[in-house]
Amino acid sequence: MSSQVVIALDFSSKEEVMNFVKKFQKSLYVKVGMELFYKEGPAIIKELKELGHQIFLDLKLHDIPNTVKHAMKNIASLEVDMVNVHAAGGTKMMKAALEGLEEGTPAGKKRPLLIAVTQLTSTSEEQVIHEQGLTSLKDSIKLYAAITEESGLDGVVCSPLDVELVQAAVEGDNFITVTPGIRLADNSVDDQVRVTTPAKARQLGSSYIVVGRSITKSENPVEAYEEILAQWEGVII
Ligand SMILES: O=c1ccn([C@@H]2O[C@H](COP(=O)(O)O)[C@@H](O)[C@H]2O)c(=O)[nH]1
Repeated sequence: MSSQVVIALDFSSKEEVMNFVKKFQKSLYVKVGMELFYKEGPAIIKELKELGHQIFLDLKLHDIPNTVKHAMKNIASLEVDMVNVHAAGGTKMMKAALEGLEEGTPAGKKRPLLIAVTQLTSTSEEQVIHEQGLTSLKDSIKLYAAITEESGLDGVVCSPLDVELVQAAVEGDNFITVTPGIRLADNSVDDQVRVTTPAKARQLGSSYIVVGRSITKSENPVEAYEEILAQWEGVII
């Protein structure tokens, strides 16, 4: 079974990434986001795949349906394991993303999981009300989860603190929750707002956790990863 602990490779060059991943003597599930992809492009995906790592390509597409469909068709050719859009793009856009991904997936290959961001883990209740003009953070997450399922996607990105809310808002039993906003108890929260520990995320029912700085900025990234894995697997509570 693949790892459910995804390491966010928020680095700005291939050199930094390669120095980082070579510290680990095993295949990882890694996340390539905008910072790295906009610098290194599809070549970094190819290199990480050749090293045997699974990849969540986190580009959070949000545009008109036609543009997203064709972008997803191109993304599918990279043969990553997971990709995403913003649920705020709406059902037409999400359905178009899925169509593009299905059309672009090479014959005989597995389509990447397609998930949608509900509310970013850096978003506060106050921001949802005053800057997005919505009634509440929880209501918007419930609505975004429901329309993501209705659009045929595999799951959502949300805070671990929202997992129970998401599962109550959807009908299927296999709807996945991919949850950033993970910190060890003594870590700085940085720009995140809705955070918790790996152990608590597991308890709340996250399908996958996404962890960046708690590992990448640690003095000993391998040790930090192993501690997070142990918490996730219930070895340390
Ligand atoms: O709501 C979201 C969606 C994506 N992210 C991404 O996850 C990592 C988290 O990094 P940390 O260093 O562990 O805070 C980062 O790449 C974000 O782009 C998110 O945090 N929240």
